[in-house]
Amino acid sequence: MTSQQPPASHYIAGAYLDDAEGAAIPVIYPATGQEIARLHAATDAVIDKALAAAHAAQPAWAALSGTERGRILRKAADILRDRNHEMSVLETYDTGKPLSETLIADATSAADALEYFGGLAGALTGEHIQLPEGDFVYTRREALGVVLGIGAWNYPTQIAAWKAAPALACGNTMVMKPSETTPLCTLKLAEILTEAGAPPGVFNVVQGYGPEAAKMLEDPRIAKVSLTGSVPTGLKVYQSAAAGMKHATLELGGKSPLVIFDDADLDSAVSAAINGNFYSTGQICSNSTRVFVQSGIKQAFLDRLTTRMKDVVIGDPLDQATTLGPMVSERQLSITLDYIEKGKAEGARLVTGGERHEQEGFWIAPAVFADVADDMTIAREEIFGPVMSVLDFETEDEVLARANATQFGLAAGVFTQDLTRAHRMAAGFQAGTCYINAFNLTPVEAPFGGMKMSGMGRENSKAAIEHYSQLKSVYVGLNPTEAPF
Ligand SMILES: NC(=O)c1ccc[n+]([C@@H]2O[C@H](COP(=O)([O-])OP(=O)(O)OC[C@H]3O[C@@H](n4cnc5c(N)ncnc54)[C@H](O)[C@@H]3O)[C@@H](O)[C@H]2O)c1
Repeated sequence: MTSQQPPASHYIAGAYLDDAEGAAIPVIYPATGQEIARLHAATDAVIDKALAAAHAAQPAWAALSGTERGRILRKAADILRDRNHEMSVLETYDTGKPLSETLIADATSAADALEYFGGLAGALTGEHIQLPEGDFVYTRREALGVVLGIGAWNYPTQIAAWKAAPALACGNTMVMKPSETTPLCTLKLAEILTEAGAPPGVFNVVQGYGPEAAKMLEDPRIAKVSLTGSVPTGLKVYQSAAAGMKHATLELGGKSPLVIFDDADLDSAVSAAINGNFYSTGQICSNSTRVFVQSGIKQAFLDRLTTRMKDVVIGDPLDQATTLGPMVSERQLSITLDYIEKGKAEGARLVTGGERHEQEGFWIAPAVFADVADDMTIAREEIFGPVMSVLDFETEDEVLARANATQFGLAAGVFTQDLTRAHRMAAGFQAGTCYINAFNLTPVEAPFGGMKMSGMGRENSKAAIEHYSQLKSVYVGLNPTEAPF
């Protein structure tokens, strides 16, 4: 086992910084359970250094033209693409996701975000509003200040870049706290931004657990927080942000429906259900973990699905032929196994998979439950593991109501050949991202984010600019000022 030990735990003001006094953060390779690096959570002194560096760097960064900031982001995108293989191997060690995924979905997605927002940076403008008698107002789109990013463990490189790219494009600086489960790749992103020309302090990485993130959020030098994580963490972060009147983007969990009508292209629908439940070993927030299948094709769907499931290649994540890796941690595996037991106990029918592989690491066979009812725990709660629930339905009105009967609202999908019905369903879904005859694609050009308890704010697309900047109105008077007395 090769060590993946970085030069130090934190990256502050353009350089690595170590401080071994903080609590240990062991980094475990999920495929073997072996420790591949050991980092340390930030002490108060490290946190202060990071916040001071980001705060000091912000005015000069915001004073550059958008084109100048954008050039640095686009250069970072090019370096990331050049190092895609190296970054993907590290992401595989960090997360356990197979190289066949990380090569196409992690550093590449991060590079897309840096390229997109790098391109947009020079085009950010205010507007001119004409008033009577020659007076006018112009608006300035200004940075917020220092943004705190807090990441989940499933897509560490992507999450860091999806937050940093719009934040930096708008003239903010950033302190990013990656998930304690997958802390390695964000450090590489920081190195690359420095290499691309980002001045010291513009992008900093601080390692830690929840308390370190919470402490930073309370600091008055933080103007905005952008969290990717679970609903319970989102609630705490939102409360803390509110106490300081700080801006917040919250990308939280889901229990997204995928609705498959009798007239759907069956193979495409099965592919969407597989991607929407088993990609990244089921550890994706927008996964379609409730698959509603119209009764006329239920058996055909299950037959096709179970046949296709036999083609899964579970094995060494670093072998590019592997299509399903381990779960990220012992804890996440045991949460998933508990849900599978609950599914069985509450009467769902386990069609395939669900058993732990008795070997080193955190391996599980992907599970499909059929005959799932809406009130079963596996149909209501986010599992964040490779567990698909298949539910039957009869009519469009019925399935739409059931699809929306959840506290979550992250994503939703429909498969049908009837385009009128498809658009009716998309309009009716209570979800931030909807799909027609597709699922779980997240191009940087499209807004991404949740409704209801799945969060607020949007990442990616031009919409993200609204969430990483603020507008100032400047009234310009061209006439003598009058007063009543
Ligand atoms: N909507 C999205 O874009 C998206 C993407 C990926 C994952 N997720 C969600 O993330 C969850 C899985 O990730 P996780 O287990 O790492 O989530 P988590 O909520 O346990 O942790 C997320 C981050 O929050 C930090 N944190 C924990 N307590 C905190 C506190 N009190 N204050 C501030 N920060 C705190 C953690 O250290 C971690 O960095 C799932 O619910 C999943 O749906 C959402």
